[in-house]
Amino acid sequence: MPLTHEEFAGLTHLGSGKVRELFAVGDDAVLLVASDRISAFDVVLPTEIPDKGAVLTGLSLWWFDQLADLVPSHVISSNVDEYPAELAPYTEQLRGRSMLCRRLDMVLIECVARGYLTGSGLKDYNRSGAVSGHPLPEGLVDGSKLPTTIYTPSTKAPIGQHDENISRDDAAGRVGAELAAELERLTLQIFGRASDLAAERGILLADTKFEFGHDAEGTLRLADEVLTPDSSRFWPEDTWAPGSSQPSFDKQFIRDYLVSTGWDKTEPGPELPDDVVEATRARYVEAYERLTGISFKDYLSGA
Ligand SMILES: CCOC(=O)Cn1cc(-c2ncnc(N)c2C#N)cn1
Repeated sequence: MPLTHEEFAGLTHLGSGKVRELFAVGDDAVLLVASDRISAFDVVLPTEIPDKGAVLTGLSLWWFDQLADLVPSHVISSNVDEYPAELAPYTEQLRGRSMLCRRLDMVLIECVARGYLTGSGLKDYNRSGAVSGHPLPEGLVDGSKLPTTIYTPSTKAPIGQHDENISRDDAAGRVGAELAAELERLTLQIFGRASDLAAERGILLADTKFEFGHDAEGTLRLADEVLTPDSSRFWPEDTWAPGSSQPSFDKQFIRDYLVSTGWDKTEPGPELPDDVVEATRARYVEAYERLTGISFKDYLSGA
């Protein structure tokens, strides 16, 4: 099984996601590290995808820049050569795949925007004709474009569990009406900007999840990773066909391979053959280059 955070044994570990690690740096900063691990069907696979962590970090950094006129981010720096001295022993392990960020008081709501119907939203719709309280027209199917983008907040579930969709009123009850309204406004505004930009590049942004937090001055900042294929569903526009599960921009080769093995989707997943690893790496690099217009080689050499 690929390493989780043992390779950073000397750092103060704050938390892990399926494929990412969070460390404390001093009292007022955190380090977000993206690994090359990949999950499929909610299982972290034993084979890593080279450069996946760097692609997703590079994408987040690019999106934070694109969105800076709408909302400040939590990023302090991604230049490992300027990181605090305590990180020096890990410089090369962190290069290109890490972000030094302000330590925020996180808002305990996952801010989800949906432009298309799929996943838990589709289940909600098939059961009730609505998604998180948003009534929708009849006759929608998996992959349908929604009449308007909808905001469907959820609670932050512990790792390995699914976030629970909550109503906008419930969100207001948890964080206060004013902040809940600001989270919704920002989420929809950012999603609109990002989905337009992605669509211009032939990529449909079906849905995404944002996390926010307050800094020491009380400023609300966009946090975590943003608008990556791990935090969002990216679909190639040229294969979009509502009515069945849409091909994932980045994970379809892996999903097809895993289904072909008859794997029962329980831990541990099977190792991936080299051709699937290489094709998946190429898709991540393609996503980075199509969205940013920057060559991934240039990103890595500038990191
Ligand atoms: C690595 C797994 O993902 C998480 O742990 C999500 N998470 C992030 C924080 C956070 N906490 C304080 N300051 C921040 N800037 C952040 C951020 N981002 C907490 N959980």
